[in-house]
Amino acid sequence: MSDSFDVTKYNIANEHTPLSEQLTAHYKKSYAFYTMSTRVPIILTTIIDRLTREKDNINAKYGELSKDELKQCIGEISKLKYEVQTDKEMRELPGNESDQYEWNKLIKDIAPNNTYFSAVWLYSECYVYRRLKSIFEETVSLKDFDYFEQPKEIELSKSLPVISSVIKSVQEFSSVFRTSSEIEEFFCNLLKQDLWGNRNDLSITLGEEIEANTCNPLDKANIEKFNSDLLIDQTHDIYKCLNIDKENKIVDVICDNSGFELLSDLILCDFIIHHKLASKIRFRVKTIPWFISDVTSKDFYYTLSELEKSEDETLREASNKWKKYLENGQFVLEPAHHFFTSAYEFYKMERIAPDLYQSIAESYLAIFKGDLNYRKLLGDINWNPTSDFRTALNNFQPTNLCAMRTVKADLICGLKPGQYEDLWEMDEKWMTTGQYGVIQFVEKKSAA
Ligand SMILES: O=P(O)(O)OC[C@H]1O[C@](O)(CO)[C@@H](O)[C@@H]1O
Repeated sequence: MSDSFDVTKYNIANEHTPLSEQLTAHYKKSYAFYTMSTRVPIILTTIIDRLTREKDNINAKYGELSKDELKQCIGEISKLKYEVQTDKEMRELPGNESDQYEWNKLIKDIAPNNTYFSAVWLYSECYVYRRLKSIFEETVSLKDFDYFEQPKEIELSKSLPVISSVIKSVQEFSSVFRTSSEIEEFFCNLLKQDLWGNRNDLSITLGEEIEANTCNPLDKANIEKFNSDLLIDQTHDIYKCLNIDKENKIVDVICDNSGFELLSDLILCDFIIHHKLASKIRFRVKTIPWFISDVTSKDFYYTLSELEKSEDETLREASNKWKKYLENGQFVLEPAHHFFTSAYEFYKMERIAPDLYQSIAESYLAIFKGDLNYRKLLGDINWNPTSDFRTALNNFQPTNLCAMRTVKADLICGLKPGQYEDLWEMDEKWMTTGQYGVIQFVEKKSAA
């Protein structure tokens, strides 16, 4: 935990988050406290360092005006870091972007708990990323600059060799006739491979490069190794959900990270289309740079163009195929919606973003990827770990829904009695390393 943060001055309780409460950095023994006191300041410092190091390249690309504006931005990021470290109130966002009203309303509505350590962790952590963007929005030359572009691009290029071998495994499987049970088994393994892709998250490494994967997660030995880290496995329920005779099934993927994880999503979705488990996949990405490595529309297209340029024929072919899917509507990159870069829990989607809720309700299955989406699904509440997933969703059920998340934050639901206690005994860091994962599913209840 941070030594520099003065816990007595900021009224921090030396406790764990109580059961059933929303997570907040007010509790010193929580990951929220560690994040706001240590991880966020480190992430902000890393951005400052990178921008300082890269200033000549940035100025060359964004023009003369960007020289002063970049300096200003660096100064503003330092101020933000100071405000976090001294538990200030979250400031209202300036300017007139379309999501500002909701953000500023939230900051007012939660007062007096609108400081970085008193607010719900979901709100304060999301706010930091939204505020970062607003610093660049205030400039003329750097409005569209993605300050996380460089680490995302490095992560992508490092993931390509393994991705190529995963694609080859899938091609080999799909090249001959397969029985329904073989398809089911392979589909479940691909879901798991996609889950483990969620370990590749630059916000958990604090923006530092991720060690490249060298093993194909579909190899038998690796599957077995991963299975022992999978705490909740509802992959077969997901297959059963999709494997029904129904016209025009749409699957929505609420994406998380770029690079390895996005490529794993694309491979899974390709399999779904190929084996006619759905007729359309819609990808939902972020409007702004988010939690370092989250996918934006630009990252999505950049990924395809990098595959296309590759010397590896497998990657080039995959890119061509996925581009054709995009042309013929089997893959759709949905216009990014601001709700995904708001701070709101998902149970508020129907009220705050009814258009998005209705749109997801048109799909047959919505796949929510990653830890942050999981926190939003659970309302960032420290649920009793044996509470069931449906209860934790708090009536958020636009459609059949699944969550795939490696565990990086101290909340969970759906465990068996005793499982939580056993995990603590085995590994006191199990909730924050991303080693463990869950794949949870809940079927939409038909109206009575
Ligand atoms: O990319 P993911 O899986 O959403 O993970 C990012 C999340 O993990 C954390 O590192 C811990 O929850 C957060 O800071 C953030 O919520």
